[in-house]
Amino acid sequence: MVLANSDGQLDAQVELYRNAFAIVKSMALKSALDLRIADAIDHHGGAATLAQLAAELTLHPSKIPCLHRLMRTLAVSGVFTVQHPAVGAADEPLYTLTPLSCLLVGSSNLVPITSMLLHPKFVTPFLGIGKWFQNELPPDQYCIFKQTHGESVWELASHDTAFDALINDAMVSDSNFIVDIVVREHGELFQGLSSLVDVGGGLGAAAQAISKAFPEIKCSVLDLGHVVAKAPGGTLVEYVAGDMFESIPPANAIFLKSVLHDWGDVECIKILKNCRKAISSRDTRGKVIIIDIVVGAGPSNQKHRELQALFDLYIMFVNGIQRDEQEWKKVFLDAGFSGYKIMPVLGFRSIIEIYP
Ligand SMILES: C[S@@+](CC[C@H](N)C(=O)[O-])C[C@H]1O[C@@H](n2cnc3c(N)ncnc32)[C@H](O)[C@@H]1O
Ligand SMILES: O=C1c2ccc(O)cc2O[C@@H](O)[C@@H]1c1ccc(O)cc1
Repeated sequence: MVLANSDGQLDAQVELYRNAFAIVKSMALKSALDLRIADAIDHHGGAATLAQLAAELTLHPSKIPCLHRLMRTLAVSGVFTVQHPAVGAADEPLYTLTPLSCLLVGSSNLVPITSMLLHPKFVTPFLGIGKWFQNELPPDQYCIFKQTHGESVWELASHDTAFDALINDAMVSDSNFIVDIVVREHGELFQGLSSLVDVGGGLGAAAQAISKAFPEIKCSVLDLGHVVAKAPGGTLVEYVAGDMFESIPPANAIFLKSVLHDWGDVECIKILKNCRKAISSRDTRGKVIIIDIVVGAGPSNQKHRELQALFDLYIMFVNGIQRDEQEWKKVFLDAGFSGYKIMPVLGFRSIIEIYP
């Protein structure tokens, strides 16, 4: 007879190992990106056997017998599905795309942002979180990225061209994905605007999508000199090199996507005070549009709550923070804004409008 107590212990061990092996699951996903397995399945019309995948992926012949182990892991993780033939049939199992792996194929895919999240430069700092908690230096002087790499993410990006490109291209893919949804489904945000500045807008993917959907809005991007220097030419978007902590060009609206969550309250208040000046220097009172996480907002299921918590721990690599509504409200009021509206319509992220 099996004792209830050891049943509980054995179930607990399964949970313990599932959490510990989460890194193996992440690395299986990384290998799927590196090998472009989703593209290979897509090339085969959305369904491929192991033999077809092996031929398409240019694997070393000695490794082909191991491919089914990777594909089985990716299938139990929900990256692909596997359809087994009926018992006795001669056919081989077929691997097909899932909604998740559909995001890894096509022109506007999420491969660059996912590859950044799984890049060694971003993964290794998390091996030292425990050590970071014991270090005497305060967070604003000592973040987990600096603990591992000896300099902050911004310092490394300013002199390492390949690392800078990894970040900028990753953020372009994230912006293409989410801003496409914003202009398609929440276009009312931009109605009546004649100018917009995307502050910390990187290579300008968001500004370009907004400019394309609303050609009457004069869109600009403000970012650091070394980023703006790599911006694409030949678009209607104007690129301005500058520092958001110093000043922000005047406009009807300021757009801030994935910027404020990188900074502590003191820095956010400085940025937002400059935004307030920028939208108040015209006849009409403008607004600030923010795309970021509001912890606790959006679908209240376990998966969304877990992702918001994980993202909050993850963003510690830059000393950033994911804020709940009360934390955002304090920052907005301290920066001199009088009102705000949270729209939890972007999955784990929200759109926030703030008004002077
Ligand atoms: C995480 S990225 C977000 C990029 C873009 N908003 C997006 O979501 O795709 C943060 C951006 O802030 C820019 N940035 C950092 N410090 C800045 C500063 N002092 N002034 C202007 N931009 C800055 C970075 O260069 C980078 O492009
Ligand atoms: O890593 C970052 C990230 C990842 C995924 C996403 O959907 C949004 C994100 O926002 C960025 O702010 C964040 C980040 C990336 C690079 C960097 O130098 C600082 C922060």
